[in-house]
Formats: sequence, structure tokens, C-alpha cells
Amino acid sequence: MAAVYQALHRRVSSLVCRLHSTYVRKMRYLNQLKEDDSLCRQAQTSGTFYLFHNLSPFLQKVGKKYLVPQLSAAEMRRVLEKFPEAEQWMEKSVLIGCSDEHRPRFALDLGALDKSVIESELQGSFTDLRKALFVVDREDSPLLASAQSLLRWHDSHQYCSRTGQPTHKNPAGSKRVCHASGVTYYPQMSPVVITLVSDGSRCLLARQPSFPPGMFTALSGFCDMGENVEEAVRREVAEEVGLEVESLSYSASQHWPFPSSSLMIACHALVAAQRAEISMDTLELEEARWFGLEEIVEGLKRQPSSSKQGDGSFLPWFPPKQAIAHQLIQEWLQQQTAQTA
Ligand SMILES: NC(=O)C1=CN([C@@H]2O[C@H](COP(=O)(O)OP(=O)(O)OC[C@H]3O[C@@H](n4cnc5c(N)ncnc54)[C@H](O)[C@@H]3O)[C@@H](O)[C@H]2O)C=CC1
Ligand SMILES: [Mg+2]
Repeated sequence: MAAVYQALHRRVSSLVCRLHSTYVRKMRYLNQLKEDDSLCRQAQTSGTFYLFHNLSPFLQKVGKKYLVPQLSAAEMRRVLEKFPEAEQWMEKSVLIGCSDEHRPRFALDLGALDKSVIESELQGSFTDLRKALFVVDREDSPLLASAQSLLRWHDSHQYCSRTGQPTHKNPAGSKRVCHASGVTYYPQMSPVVITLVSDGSRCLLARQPSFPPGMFTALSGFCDMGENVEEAVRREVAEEVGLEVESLSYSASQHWPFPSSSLMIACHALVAAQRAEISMDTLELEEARWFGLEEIVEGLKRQPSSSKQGDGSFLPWFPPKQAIAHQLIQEWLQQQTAQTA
């Protein structure tokens, strides 16, 4: 029995080792592409491309499924041939990853070109990211989100804020440089805390006036300069609902592309049950209230479309699986269920 166990252990270890080395080799290759401009230019000729138009990703509908096509460099040239200065367009692409076989992936925004020509040539359509993220396969959503954020950053950092001169992108798109001042700009994202507050038996969800009717989510807020995650959580909860956090724990994080690139840092926080009276910040929030276990179970089953009542009001529903708020709510539910079991 021990021999079987040892053989199994050796097999698992060697598999893990091989997995690691694929991953490590891939990360090292991507880093090389960011640092070595000529290697990156060469990689463009064998890479695949995701297309965007004014930050909307290109999707193809096949039956009921939405696919995110990866075009080869040859296919890209065929499309771009229809427009003047085709080669210049390829140079605008940014590196967004690579396959396990080291085939690099790029994203390219063709916003200045006629959308309908590209859509009819490639038989698909440029789709708003707010829709695209929720209809494509789950593994494609983070890729679209990060590609769009990087393209957006390049679009809004074309000039040096010190000299006003144009900045120049490196082939991978991992930075922009102003030749006049020598300043290098790197892609930025804003840290945001998202907190599911609990008083031990209920959790607190809120809605802003801009949310779709009926949608409630966890409290969120941008971190202030100099603040750590714990301070940001305590401050946001105090500001938005007037409660004092007693303890908190980190859950997970997620890149979020709306309204521009954020790093969502998700936490659970506990407030004392005897000091759980909400005093809402009415400038930001329209409603904030406690939800019991049953209401959370019902809300998770509800779709936006089934939330509307006969009298025009809306029953609560929660963000979809792609949003980290959903994960926080699921974790809270599991914890409560385990406690009451
Ligand atoms: N993925 C998810 O599950 C969820 C994501 N979110 C995201 O979290 C973000 C922050 O949530 P809010 O409650 O709106 O933040 P918030 O509570 O900090 O209020 C927003 C205000 O903060 C200020 N602000 C400070 N730094 C900012 C920056 N870097 N960018 C933009 N505004 C800044 C602005 O005045 C803005 O109006 C939202 O953009 C939203 O998309 C929110 C809930 C769920
Ligand atoms: Mg907020």
C-alpha cells in the first residue's frame, strides 16, 4: 500500500512540476516580450489578435454562443488591406498574453476605421463590453476586460503631462515614453475595496441610483492616497453606512474594467450586532439595508428580468457570477449555512 502511495505521490509531484515549468516559462517569455522590442515585433508576425472598435470587443455569434475570435497576422493583414496605411495599424497592438505554446496574443483597437467594413468582412459585431463580458465563455471575460483596460490606458495617455509632447508606446504596450522629457508612463489601475458587512446573522447590501432597478451589491469605494486596505474598508463603511467595523478578513481580488481599470479587493467585515443601525450617505446611496439568510437565497435565484413586480416595484437581485460581489455573497451564505447546520 505504501509503495502504491509513494508511486502516486511521485506521479503527482512530477505533474505539478511540469505544470509549474510551463507556467514559469510562459511568464518569463511574456516578460521578455515586454523588454525586448525586436523580439516583440517579430512575435507580432506569428501572434493572434483580438479586435476592438472604440473599446468594444469584436464577437461572433455561432448559434446561441458568443465567441471571441483570435485572428492570425495573415487574417489581420487581409482585413487591414481594405484601408490605407495597413502596417501602421498593426503597430498599435498591445500584448495581452500568450498560449502555453508561446503563441503571443495581442489586442488592437481599430476605432478610426469604418466598423461596418470590418464587421461584414469578419462576420461578427463589435459589442459593448458591458454586454460582452456577460455573454462570452467565463474564461474569456477576464481577457476582454484586461485588454480593454490596457487599450483605454493607451488611448488616454498619448501626451506627456509634463511637456505636452506625444508619448510613444513600446511594441508590447507595457509602457509609453516621452522622448522630450524622458518620462516613462506605465499602465495604471485604481485600488478599490469592496466589503460585505455582516452583523453575524445578516449582511448589508446597498444600491446607488445609477444601478439597474432592483440590483443590490456590497459596499465599495476607491482607496485614498496613502491608505492601506484595512483603513480603506473601515473608512468606506463608516462613510457610506455610518457603521464601525470590528474585524475584517480578505477574500479575493479581481480586475474590473468599469468605469476604467480598477483592482477590486474583496473583504468580509463584521460589525457588532448591538451597534448595527444604518445611517446612510444619501449623496452616494439610494438604499442600504440588512438582508437575512432567506432573502439572500431568494435574491441569488432571481434574474433581473424576473425582479419586476405587478405594481412596478422591483424585488432585490444581486450581481452576476463575473462580479466579485457575487463571490462575497456566496461565501457569506456558505458560512451562515455551515453555522446554522
Ligand atoms: N466587480 C464588482 O463586483 C463591483 C465593482 N464595483 C466598482 O467599484 C468602483 C468603486 O465603487 P464606488 O462605490 O462608486 O466608489 P466610491 O464610494 O469611492 O465613490 C465614487 C466616487 O469616488 C471618487 N473617486 C476617488 N478616486 C476615484 C478614482 N480613482 N476613479 C473614480 N472616482 C474616484 C469620485 O468622486 C467618485 O464619484 C465602481 O467603479 C464600480 O464599478 C462596485 C461594486 C461591485
Ligand atoms: Mg461607494
